[in-house]
Amino acid sequence: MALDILIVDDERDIRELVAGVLSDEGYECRTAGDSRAALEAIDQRRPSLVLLDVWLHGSPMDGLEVLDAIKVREPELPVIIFSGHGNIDTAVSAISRGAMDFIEKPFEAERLLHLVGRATETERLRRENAQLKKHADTTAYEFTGSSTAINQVRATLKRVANTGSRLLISGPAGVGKEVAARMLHAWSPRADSAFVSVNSARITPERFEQELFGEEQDGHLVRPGLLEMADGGTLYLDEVADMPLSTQARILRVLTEQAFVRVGGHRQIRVDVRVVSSTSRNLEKEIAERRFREDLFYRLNVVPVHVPALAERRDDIPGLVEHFFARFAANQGVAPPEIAPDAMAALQAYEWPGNVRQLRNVVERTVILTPLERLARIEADMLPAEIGSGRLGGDSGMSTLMGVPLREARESFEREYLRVQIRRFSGNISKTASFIGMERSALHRKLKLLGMVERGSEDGEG
Ligand SMILES: Nc1ncnc2c1ncn2[C@@H]1O[C@H](COP(=O)(O)OP(=O)(O)OP(=O)(O)O)[C@@H](O)[C@H]1O
Repeated sequence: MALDILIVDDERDIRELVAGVLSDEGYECRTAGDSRAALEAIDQRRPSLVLLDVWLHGSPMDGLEVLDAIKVREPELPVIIFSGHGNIDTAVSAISRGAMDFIEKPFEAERLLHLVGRATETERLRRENAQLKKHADTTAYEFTGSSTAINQVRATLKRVANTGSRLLISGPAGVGKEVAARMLHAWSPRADSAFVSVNSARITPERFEQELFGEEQDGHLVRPGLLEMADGGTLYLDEVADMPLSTQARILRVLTEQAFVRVGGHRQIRVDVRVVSSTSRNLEKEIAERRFREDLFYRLNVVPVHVPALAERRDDIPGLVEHFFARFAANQGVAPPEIAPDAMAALQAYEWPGNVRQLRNVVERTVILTPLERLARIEADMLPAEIGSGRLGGDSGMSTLMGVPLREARESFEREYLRVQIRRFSGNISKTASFIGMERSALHRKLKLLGMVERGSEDGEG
C-alpha cells in the first residue's frame, strides 16, 4: 500500500502541482482547500504525512490553528509547513508547535521529495517491520492438520478471506481458534495492517470500554483504543461471551456505524475493521439466559466456523506431534527427532482435554526434559506419565496379569490392546483392523467374543 499524503493549500494550482510531483514518485495524495476539509480528511483516514500551508486564506482556521488541531487528534502525525517568502518567523513558530519541518515557496521538486522522504521514513520502517513480522507470524501460526474437519475450516477461511465478512469461530479452549483467525488475516487484503486481539476474559468490565474505544480528555487524546489500533486490519474478539452487556451494546453500534466515540470524547472516530470473534461457550444458551445479546450474535455470526476438539480429529495428532517436535528440537539446536511407533500410539490414544495447546506443552516439556543425546528418537517412556497411562505393558499391569491363568491374561491384554487401538483410530474399525493386521470381519468377531461393545462408527473421522 502506498504512503498516503494529505496536501492542504488554499491555492488549487499549488495543490495540484505538489500532488503531481508526489504521485509520480508513487505516493498516494489527497488534497484539501481549507481547514474544515483538511480535518475531515484526517478523521476519515489517518494519512502518513500532512503538507500544510501556513496561510489558508478564506478558511475558518489558519494553518497554525489547523496544526494545533492535528496535534490534538494525532500527536504523532508528521506535518510539514509550506511558508511563503517572508514569513519564516511563522514557520519557526510552527516548528515549536509540533511541525516537523517547513519548506519555503516557491520550492524545487527535489527539495520537496527530500523532505517528504525524510518525514515518512518512520512510517516506511514501521510498515516494513509489520511486513517482516507478518511473515514471521504466518510461519509461527501455521495451521497444521489434514483431518476432514481442519481441511473444511481451511477451505472456509480461504473462501472468505478476500471478503470483509465477519466470522464467529467456535470450539473448546486450545483448539486453535486464534491460529485460524490469524491465518484468515494473513490471507486477507488487510494483511499489511494490524491483527489486534482482545481477550474479553482478561479485561475487567470496568476497563473494557477504555481498552476498546480509547480515552479522550478535554478534546485531547489520552490513549487510543484497540479499535483504532486495528484500523484497516482485523479485530479479534476472543471469548466474546465474556464481554459485559453494556459493551456488547456499544460494539453493536460500532458494527452498524463503523464509527465510535472515545470514552470522555464527543467526536465520531471512523474505523474500518473486520471483526472476527471466538467462543468456547454455547452462545445460544448464553442468549437464552440473557447474558449475550441476540442482535449482536447475528451481526457477529455471519460465517460460522467450528474447530472441533483434538480428540474428535485424531488424524491430526501425528502431523501436530511432528510439527511441534521439529520446532522445539530446533530451539535446542538439534534435528527433528524420529517418533517411535509406541510413542505415537500413546499420543494418538490420549484424550487431550486441553487440546492442541496441551499437546504443544507436552512436546515442549518432553524436549526440555530429555537429555540432548537421547533426542534423536522419542520413545513412549520419555513422554510425561499422564500420556503413558494409556499405554500397555506398564509394570503394574504386568504384575496383575501374572496373578491370573494364561487364558484370562491373554483376554485381558487383548481387551486393553484393542481398546487403545480403537480409540486411537477414533472408533474406525476398518482403520483399526488394517493397522493391527486383521480382517475387519475377524475384528468384529473378536470384539464380540471379548464382550466389547463397539464404539464409534465404521467410517469414523476422515
Ligand atoms: N492447527 C494448529 N497448528 C499449529 N499450532 C496450533 C494449531 N492449533 C493450535 N495450535 C497452537 O495451540 C495453541 C493454542 O491455540 P489458540 O490460542 O489458537 O487456541 P484457542 O482455540 O484460541 O484457545 P483459547 O480460546 O483458549 O485461547 C497455540 O500455541 C497455537 O499455536
